[in-house]
Amino acid sequence: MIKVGIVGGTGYTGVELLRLLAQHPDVSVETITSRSEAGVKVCDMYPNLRGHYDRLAFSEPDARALGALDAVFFATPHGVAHALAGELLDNGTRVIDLSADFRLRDATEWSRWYDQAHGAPALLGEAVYGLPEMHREKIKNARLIAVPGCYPTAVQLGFLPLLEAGLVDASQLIADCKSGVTGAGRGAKVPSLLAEASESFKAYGASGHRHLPEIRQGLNDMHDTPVGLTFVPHLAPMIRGIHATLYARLDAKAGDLQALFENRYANEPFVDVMPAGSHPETRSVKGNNTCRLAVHRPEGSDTVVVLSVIDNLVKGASGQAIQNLNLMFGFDEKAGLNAPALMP
Ligand SMILES: NC(=O)C1=CN([C@@H]2O[C@H](COP(=O)(O)OP(=O)(O)OC[C@H]3O[C@@H](n4cnc5c(N)ncnc54)[C@H](OP(=O)(O)O)[C@@H]3O)[C@@H](O)[C@H]2O)C=CC1
Ligand SMILES: CC(=O)N[C@@H](CCC(=O)OP(=O)(O)O)C(=O)O
Repeated sequence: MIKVGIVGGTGYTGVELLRLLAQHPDVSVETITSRSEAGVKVCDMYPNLRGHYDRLAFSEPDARALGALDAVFFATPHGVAHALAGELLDNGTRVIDLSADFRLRDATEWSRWYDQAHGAPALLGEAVYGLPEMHREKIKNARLIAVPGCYPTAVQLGFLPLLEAGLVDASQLIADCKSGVTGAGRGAKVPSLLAEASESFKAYGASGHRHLPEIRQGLNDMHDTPVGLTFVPHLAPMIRGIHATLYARLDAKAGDLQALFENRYANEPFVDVMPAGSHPETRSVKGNNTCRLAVHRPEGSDTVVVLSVIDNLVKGASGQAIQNLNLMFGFDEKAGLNAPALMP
């Protein structure tokens, strides 16, 4: 049994970590932090966790207490893990960061997109991008994991087989993506209000979103020439879920795309390639760590359309973070992640 901590336990990804880890046979959550709720019992704030964490209470973040643990998850806004990760690693504690602090390899580019100086550039060299379908072997030996963002997970898994096989024009990829409102976090913001987000649908960040450089970096790792990507996110009136509709122009040599996807993901526990002609729904992955994919070639044309759905809080954040922890500690990769999705 390993001992873990969560920094940022009152947010949506923090409480999702708690929900999933309650079913994990090899993990005990010893510490959970919140500055605003310090002293409050977890099960008083989240009654769904009554009976699972009856003694655990939120505490102020404390580097010494966190440094006594085997692993610490950061479920915090950007910049927080920069300040604490180095000290934890020096104490032998492994760090799994759900924020974007270590996702971009280039500190200057990170500063440009996140509008602040990079707080730990010396750690960038050892941070491993935690997309198991791409980097499983590196994750096993990592001390510091940058958990991929939600949109980046859905988009990269959808394009991966096509780019690895070199079957598309990589210079003109399109990712048209929709997210539920929990993607914006639990903090009060006007666009997340019921009256603003329900019964409506809108794009945002069309001329440049911070996930663009992250997705581009990941896609470049899959292909030998630089990719060109148009990425447009949308806010959908739902609580959880990401739906990515991906478009690419096929090369003449493209053959059986269904078989390509099925073969690439045959041994992946959390990628489900649906039968030809399917249309995956976000609700089919609600609460579950699966990325569900379908591949289409409309009217046999030279355009491939990939449909990719995930739960932004699970495969897009907390579930993927636990998948990484399982790989780092040699546990069953599916431990804590076995429950099927909620439907309807
Ligand atoms: N929501 C999503 O779908 C996804 C989120 N992520 C990323 O995961 C991280 C957490 O997201 P989410 O759960 O939505 O965020 P929330 O805004 O819902 O929660 C943030 C948490 O961090 C704590 N916190 C805030 N500032 C600090 C600080 N300076 N020091 C210590 N703790 C702090 C807050 O508690 P308190 O202020 O009381 O300390 C709170 O518990 C973010 O970086 C987000 O971008 C990644 C993928 C998907
Ligand atoms: C709907 C919404 O606002 N989504 C967030 C992305 C989700 C998120 O938290 O981003 P990370 O995965 O990088 O942490 C946004 O567009 O900024």
